[in-house]
Amino acid sequence: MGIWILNARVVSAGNETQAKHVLVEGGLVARIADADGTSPDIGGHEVIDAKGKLLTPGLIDMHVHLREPGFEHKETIATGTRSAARGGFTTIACMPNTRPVIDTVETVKYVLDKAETEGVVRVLPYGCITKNELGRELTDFEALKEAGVIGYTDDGVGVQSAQMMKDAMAKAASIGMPVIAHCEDNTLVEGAAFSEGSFARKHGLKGIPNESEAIHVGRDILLAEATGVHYHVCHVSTEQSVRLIRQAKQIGIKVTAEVCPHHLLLSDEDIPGLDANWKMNPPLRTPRDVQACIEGLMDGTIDIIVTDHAPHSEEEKARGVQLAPFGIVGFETAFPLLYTKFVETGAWSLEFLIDKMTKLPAEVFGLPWGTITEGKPADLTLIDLESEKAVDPAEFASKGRNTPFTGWVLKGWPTLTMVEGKVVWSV
Ligand SMILES: NC(=O)N[C@@H](CC(=O)O)C(=O)O
Ligand SMILES: [Zn+2]
Ligand SMILES: [Zn+2]
Repeated sequence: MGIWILNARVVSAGNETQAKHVLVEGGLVARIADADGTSPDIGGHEVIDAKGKLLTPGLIDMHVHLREPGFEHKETIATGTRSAARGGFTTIACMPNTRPVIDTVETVKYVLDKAETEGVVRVLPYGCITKNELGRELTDFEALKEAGVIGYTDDGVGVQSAQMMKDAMAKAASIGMPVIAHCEDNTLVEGAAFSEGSFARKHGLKGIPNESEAIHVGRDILLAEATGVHYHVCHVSTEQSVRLIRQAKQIGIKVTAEVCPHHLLLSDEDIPGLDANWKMNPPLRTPRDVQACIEGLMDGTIDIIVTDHAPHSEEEKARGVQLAPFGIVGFETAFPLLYTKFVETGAWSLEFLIDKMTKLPAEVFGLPWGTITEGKPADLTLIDLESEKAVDPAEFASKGRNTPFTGWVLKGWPTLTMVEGKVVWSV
């Protein structure tokens, strides 16, 4: 028995949508029919009446932290995947900065097993570039690939040695795998919590300069050119990084990039005070950087949107801005934030936003999801574009409540998430 999703609206082009009935059967999209006021033959199938809500391909998030194993007080695969489902995500790629880090076949297997038994959405793990993310010795790339990782990254820290990064890229290129980089030169950061800008100046704090990110982006672009690897830049946040990536793409270097909602919506000038819910890495930069990230996304320099969902406990975030860990949660606010602030305002089309969170991440990483196509897996999300609701962290399925968006009144809330034909969450 399958499920008919009746009277959904599917984006056709720009802001245009078409009314469709979609039959899901055997985990696949079996039929997409025009909903011209008529009802299809339901047969013995179940029915979900979408009542005109938007039906999108399940959202894909290529940069998330599920914290398991080792930091289960922050998040688990069970809670993190439920949070993802509430945010409309059906496929998520988890970062390896767990404890132990994901640098062995055993840990990859552990994560995949947990995801299978306790998770509700598809989880794709990354493996570390270096053992323990210490930057000293490469992991066994072939073995990790064999175990099921989709790429290599030391997210959480930058790979400080250029030679180590070059070796990693050469190795990854030789087996057709991408290198995903958290770009940060430690010598330029040294303990700062916020970016170099008006907020840090006002509070007499040492700032994180833009170059700490962009120096790695520039270095790695040259190394990607030399090695031919697919190089993907994590959480781009500076004007300089956008410029370097734009130039690299122009001359045909295989570089792709991602940006987070918070770097598109907030600058350091918005930080209300010394509150660790506004502390994340990379930090909120200047309004000029925010503008550059938006332009980079719009002209295709930045390929995709990711959340960098980074839950931490309330106790950890209450340690004061200097000691609190970097990171904010992202799953359950991403789509409503971007829909309300960019699509409703007319800056972007609905198609543009959805592509950046579905089709394009799939294309960048060569994944088979991200579209609504007959015969393809039924990863689908229903979204209510009408109802307004304020962000309330108490409602999150995530263990993390660490968000700077509390109280923001938004539209575009997901109401149902389906993975391979199975409803994994609905309101
Ligand atoms: N983004 C963050 O502020 N924090 C991430 C690490 C990372 O993505 O670099 C985390 O693991 O908490
Ligand atoms: Zn990072
Ligand atoms: Zn991250």
